[in-house]
Amino acid sequence: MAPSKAKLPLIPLAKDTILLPGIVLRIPVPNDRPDIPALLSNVYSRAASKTPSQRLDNVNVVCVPLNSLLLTRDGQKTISENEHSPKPKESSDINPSNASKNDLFGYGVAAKISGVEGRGTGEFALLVEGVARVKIEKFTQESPFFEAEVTYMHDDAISSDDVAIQGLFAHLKQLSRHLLFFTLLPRPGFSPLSPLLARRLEIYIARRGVQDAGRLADFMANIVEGSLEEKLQVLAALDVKDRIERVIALLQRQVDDLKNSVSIASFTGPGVPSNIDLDQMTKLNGRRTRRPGMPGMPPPPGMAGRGGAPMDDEQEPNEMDELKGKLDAARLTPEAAKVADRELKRLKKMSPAQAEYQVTRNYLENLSEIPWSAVTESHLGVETLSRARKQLDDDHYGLEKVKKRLLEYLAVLKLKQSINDDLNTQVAKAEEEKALERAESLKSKRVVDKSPILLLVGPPGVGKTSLAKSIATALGRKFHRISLGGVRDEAEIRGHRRTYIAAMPGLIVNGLKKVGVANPVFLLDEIDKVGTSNYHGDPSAAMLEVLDPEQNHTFTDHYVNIPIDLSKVLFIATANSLDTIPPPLLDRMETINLPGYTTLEKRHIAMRHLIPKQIQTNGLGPGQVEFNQEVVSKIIESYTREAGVRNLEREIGSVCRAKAVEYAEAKDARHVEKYKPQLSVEDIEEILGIEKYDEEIAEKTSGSVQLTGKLGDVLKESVEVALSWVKAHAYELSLTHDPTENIMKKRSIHVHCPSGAIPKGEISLRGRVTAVGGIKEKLIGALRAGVKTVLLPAQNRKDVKDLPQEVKEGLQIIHVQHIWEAMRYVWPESHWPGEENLAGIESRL
Ligand SMILES: Nc1ncnc2c1ncn2[C@@H]1O[C@H](COP(=O)(O)OP(=O)(O)OP(=O)(O)O)[C@@H](O)[C@H]1O
Repeated sequence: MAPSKAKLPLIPLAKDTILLPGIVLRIPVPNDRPDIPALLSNVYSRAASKTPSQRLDNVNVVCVPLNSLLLTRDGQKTISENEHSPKPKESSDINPSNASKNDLFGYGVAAKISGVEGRGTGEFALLVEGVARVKIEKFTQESPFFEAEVTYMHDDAISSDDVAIQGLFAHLKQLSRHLLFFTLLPRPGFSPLSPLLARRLEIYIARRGVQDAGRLADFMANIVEGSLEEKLQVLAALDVKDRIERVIALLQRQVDDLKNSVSIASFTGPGVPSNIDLDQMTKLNGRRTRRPGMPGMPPPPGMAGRGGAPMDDEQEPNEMDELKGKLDAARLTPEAAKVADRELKRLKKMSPAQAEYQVTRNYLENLSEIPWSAVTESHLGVETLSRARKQLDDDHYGLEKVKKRLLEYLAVLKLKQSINDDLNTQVAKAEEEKALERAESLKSKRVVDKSPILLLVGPPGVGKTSLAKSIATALGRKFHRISLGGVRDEAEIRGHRRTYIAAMPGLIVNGLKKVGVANPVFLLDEIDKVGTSNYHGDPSAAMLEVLDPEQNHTFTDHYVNIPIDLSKVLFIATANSLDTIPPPLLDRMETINLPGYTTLEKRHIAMRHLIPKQIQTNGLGPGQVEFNQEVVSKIIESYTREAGVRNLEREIGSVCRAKAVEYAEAKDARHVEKYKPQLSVEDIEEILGIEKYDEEIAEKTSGSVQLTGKLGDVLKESVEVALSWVKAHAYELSLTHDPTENIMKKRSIHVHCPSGAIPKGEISLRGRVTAVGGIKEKLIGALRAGVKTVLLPAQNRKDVKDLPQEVKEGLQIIHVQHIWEAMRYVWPESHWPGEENLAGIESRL
């Protein structure tokens, strides 16, 4: 990629601080740093003078570390390593507020400002997210803040047959995992990493492919310990291989140190697992914290304890008891209890130094954490429906049809549960009376919940996730979101078999462990993005089993390998489109469409929900920023073009942050009275920059057929069908006088779908107009673009009655059955074949 240049403001970082791409850094802004407030107000006003494409995704500032006297500005050592010359004068008196341009390093990281914290108390802090490495070419200003011309330094693409880099990358990944593993262990003077964070980091590392090698190196360099000079050299390492090598050296050093400090010094090299189960380490961790007197650490999973620290025999029985106690408390199913007993017996016979010992114990710990029978007291009572109605209404504006369907669903659920409750009472009574046969027959009458899984379909940001959350709240159930986007490996859903070292349960069982109850609401997010059959198994087939009420009461995770009952879980799935969902999976679900919102609806949502939410999130108090309707409409129309309200919420957030900074500045300068909470349309232009959207006009190009904008494969096919029809009728359409001529020889067609449209719909090969989806979105778009008349397929008549009033009133809607009919409306003056000729024409096709 060609380097791109920009002129950007710089933030000198505090001494010994460095930011590399990939993480968020908190920069405290003490009162003696006037450069940052000055820079901020400039950033916001600069945004106004840029075109949307120049805004570089809100990349606003460059974070530059202070230089080290041991290095040149481009990272070369100033003194040779062998030279025992005295250390140059420490740069302790340089700090970011008095630094001159020569004190700054030659490379920095372009960052976007992702938040401002702690306003109102005088000092505040900036949150910046490192995005890309830049080289500082030339300073253009030093005061009131630094500004420089910079060049973006993109990593070169990595060739797939570059074996050297593949090897380095694998090593980098492995050491990264090891670092994580060891940072989970408690050490004197260090608090261990939070298990949740560790898990996220592990997933982050696992998902990097070799193309991300440079980014992973940067990311880990942010985390690993190292001197300022070492980190600066990583920042200056433009060559990916060089960078990885440097980071590997740092990681290796820290991992070795950590190994020694947790006294597992003896375990080294090839015995190290490629996948470390952080869950288990979390637990080991917890145990150690509770019993600090326990010497040494058991070897980690899969690591043979060749000379590893011996376990304290005295403690062993306690540990077994503890595990046994946990398993008892978990109220295992009879099947699980049998397995647990067997494994416990095996464990007792093993030496803790055996690799197998940890594997087995880990497994038993997992068994004890699965909620086999624990449930949240369900709120399915008399008042369930009214409470659910209120919850849905409180959290969401509009969406009447969707709410109605969700309530119906809950009503059915409630009905089934009350039948089962009655039966259960009778069963208990029969069992008490020892009438076992009657009990069995009553049991068989229990209603198995075969209600389909709800699938909320709609564009991003229309409220799918938040609807599901409201349902969970209304039912008083725990909520857990499982992100399926990009799941390619069946084992991610179903776990790894235990034969695989450091295996783990899959997403479903982990979700259950996390919520700790058997009846949560699971949101299966982006089910349309789950991969299909490949050499890592078939994740969509695994999902099928999860969602099938016939099978899911005996769901088997490969790791757990004992049937788990998922029938009490309320699954709600979401998808952006139905096109990519495998038909058998789609068949299991009942779709509820969430179409996009009209401008009016968005305004209501913003006023009632998004603005109060953003004001609170950004630490402002009520009355410190006031949006009026005109301002909100401006943001909707000029800065967002989307079916949902996600970007709208984001833009409102940006405005709140800008006002927060303004308020903080006014307060610092003791001019609070000059601060104006009311926003005007001009303020919006000032804060959000020039309008992102005016009109999207299709550009004229030459050539044959051009498809641009947001087009899926389905629409591409539709265009082809339409073109075939036109070609076949070129003569009747008077496009040519010669029926054999190729009409596309001298013509070009450009189909452009504006972003935010739902691409769907077509004519049949015979020219019959078929029904299309997304009528509401299409007509909202048409109204927004100032269209007066629309032609709709006759089969879509039913959709028109559900349209918002403002759309029905603003548009003349004409229904057509055949493309000829449509053309008569579009070009009324031309002479088209009459109805009587249609049959003849069609029969020629
Ligand atoms: N009708 C509505 N009323 C109030 N707030 C809404 C409404 N629709 C969406 N929102 C808000 O918009 C934001 C985005 O919604 P949400 O995250 O639920 O979208 P989503 O459809 O799940 O998107 P994605 O598919 O990208 O996950 C949330 O803050 C949500 O509360």
